[in-house]
Formats: sequence, C-alpha cells, structure tokens
Amino acid sequence: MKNSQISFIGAGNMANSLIRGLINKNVPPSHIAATDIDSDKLAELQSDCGINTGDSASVAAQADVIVLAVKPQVMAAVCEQLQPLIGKSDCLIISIAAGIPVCSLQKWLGVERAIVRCMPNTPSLVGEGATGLYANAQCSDIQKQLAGDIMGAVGIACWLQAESDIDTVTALSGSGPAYFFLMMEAMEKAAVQMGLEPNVARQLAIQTALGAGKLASTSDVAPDELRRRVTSPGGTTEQALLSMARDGFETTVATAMQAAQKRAAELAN
Ligand SMILES: NC(=O)C1=CN([C@@H]2O[C@H](COP(=O)(O)OP(=O)(O)OC[C@H]3O[C@@H](n4cnc5c(N)ncnc54)[C@H](O)[C@@H]3O)[C@@H](O)[C@H]2O)C=CC1
Ligand SMILES: O=C(O)[C@@H]1CCC=N1
Repeated sequence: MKNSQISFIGAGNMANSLIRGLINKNVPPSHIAATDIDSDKLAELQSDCGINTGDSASVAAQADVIVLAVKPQVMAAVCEQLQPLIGKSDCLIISIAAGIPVCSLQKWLGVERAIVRCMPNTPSLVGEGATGLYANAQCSDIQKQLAGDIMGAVGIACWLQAESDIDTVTALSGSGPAYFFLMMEAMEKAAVQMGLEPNVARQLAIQTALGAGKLASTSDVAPDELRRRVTSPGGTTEQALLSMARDGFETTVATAMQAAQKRAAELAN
C-alpha cells in the first residue's frame, strides 16, 4: 500500500471517513486523490487533508486503486463514464456501494477488471472501522493484499467466502453504527425525561457505549457473560433487561437487520 496511488470517485460521508482515517494512519496525502461533482466537498478535503483533487480523468489516470464511493443509484453511469479513463491495466477497483454486485461492475467497467467489493463503516474515520471484503477471480493475491491493507489500516478487515455475505455485513456493520447511535440517542432522551441535565445525559450515554464496546473488544469474555456481570440478581439491570425482552428487543434487532439486507438485495437491480 505504501507506494500505491488511491483515487476516490465520490467524496461523501463514507469516502471522507476512509480518506481522513487513512491520513490519520500516516498514508501520505500525496498518495490519495478524490473527485466529486460537488466542488465544495473537494475543496474542504484538499484544505483539511492536502490530498489531490480533480476531475475523473485526472484522478483515474495514475491510480493503482480506484475506490468507487458514489451512491448505488448512480454507480452504472459513473462506471461507464470512468471505464475509458482508467490509466493502468492492473488498476484495482474497490466498490464500497451497498447492493451492487460484481457482475454489474464488470458489465460497466469491463470483464477483465480486478474488483473487490467492500462494506466498510464510518468509524473508519477514527481507526475503528469494520469491513467485509469479497474479491472476484480476476484479483491477484497482491491486489487482495492491497485491498486488505487499505481497509485494515482503518479498522478490522474480514474476507468473506460468498459475495452474498456482503449484504449481511451491510445489515450488520455497514449500517450498524446507526443502530448504536440510535441507542445512545434513546438512552440520552430517556435520562433527560427522568430529569438529568442534557449535557450530562449525553456524556454518560456516549461514554457507556464506548466503555461497553472497548470492554467487549478487549476482553476474552463473550458479550453474554459481560452482560451477566452487570446484571445483579434482584437488581436494576435485571429489571431493564426483562422489560426489553418483554418488548421484543431481539426480534426488533433481527427484523431491522433483515430489512437492511433485503434493501441491499433490492439495490442490486
Ligand atoms: N455512509 C455509510 O455509512 C456507508 C456508505 N457506504 C456506501 O458508500 C457509498 C457512498 O455513500 P455515502 O458516502 O453515504 O453517500 P454521500 O452521498 O455522502 O456521497 C456520495 C458522493 O458521491 C458524489 N457523486 C455523485 N455523483 C457523482 C459523480 N458522477 N462523480 C463523482 N462523484 C459523484 C456526491 O456528490 C457525494 O458527495 C454508497 O454506495 C453507500 O452504499 C458503504 C458503507 C457505509
Ligand atoms: O444506508 C446505506 O445504504 C449505507 C450502506 C451501509 C451504510 N450506509
């Protein structure tokens, strides 16, 4: 990855998290380029991070890796416009788009292209990303290594056996940060309704999420046992968890993830 030129097509929320996350991990800004139809986004990235920006032709010409970071709905048009502009025949294409299958990307970019489909998430910005990856048969081991290194620089990177697993990863970790943010919002709101200062409620809700995540990720103990260690028999947590179970918490989560997975499959068409 050290000497690779990485170009982003689309410089929105997810590209920003990846670009800023890579720079935080000491990838030289001169190795990163981005294009977007919104020139304000490019100007901000250039002034904040010092990366190269320009039109599709200029960022695609020298790229060793092109990261497709536009919405699924415009991916076909973006790829068809991009295809003749890709300068290097061994340029690796990384798509982070939800839903769009490799066969569609091949149709729009040319069948011989090495393509890795990834599903990252926005905590990549702070080096805590979680990405699932799937490579097509045209990818060499070196190209797979490169994709894994890029995503691994900003968090954990897990290779998937089947392309369809990407839709599950989308429902789990791609969309997942939003579920935890919603939980923080809901906890904060309830605490304020119970009389706590909003500022204090927010700080404690966020720190509790951070602490639980850190504890779960650094401990050998599984989340169910960590949960039991908080839950004193006859105590307060027990009452809260019983209330959640009565309200169907697990079903709510499973149904929500199925809805996200179903939407990912729909975006393929
Ligand atoms: N936001 C997230 O948490 C995640 C998003 N993704 C995927 O990342 C992709 C981008 O999503 P977001 O960053 O959230 O969307 P976004 O709307 O913030 O960014 C998309 C960017 O593409 C630009 N764009 C549109 N047409 C273009 C064109 N023809 N050429 C160049 N740029 C163009 C837009 O101006 C915009 O800045 C989507 O495919 C999404 O499925 C994947 C994982 C997580
Ligand atoms: O909501 C979306 O469609 C994208 C994909 C995963 C997270 N954000």
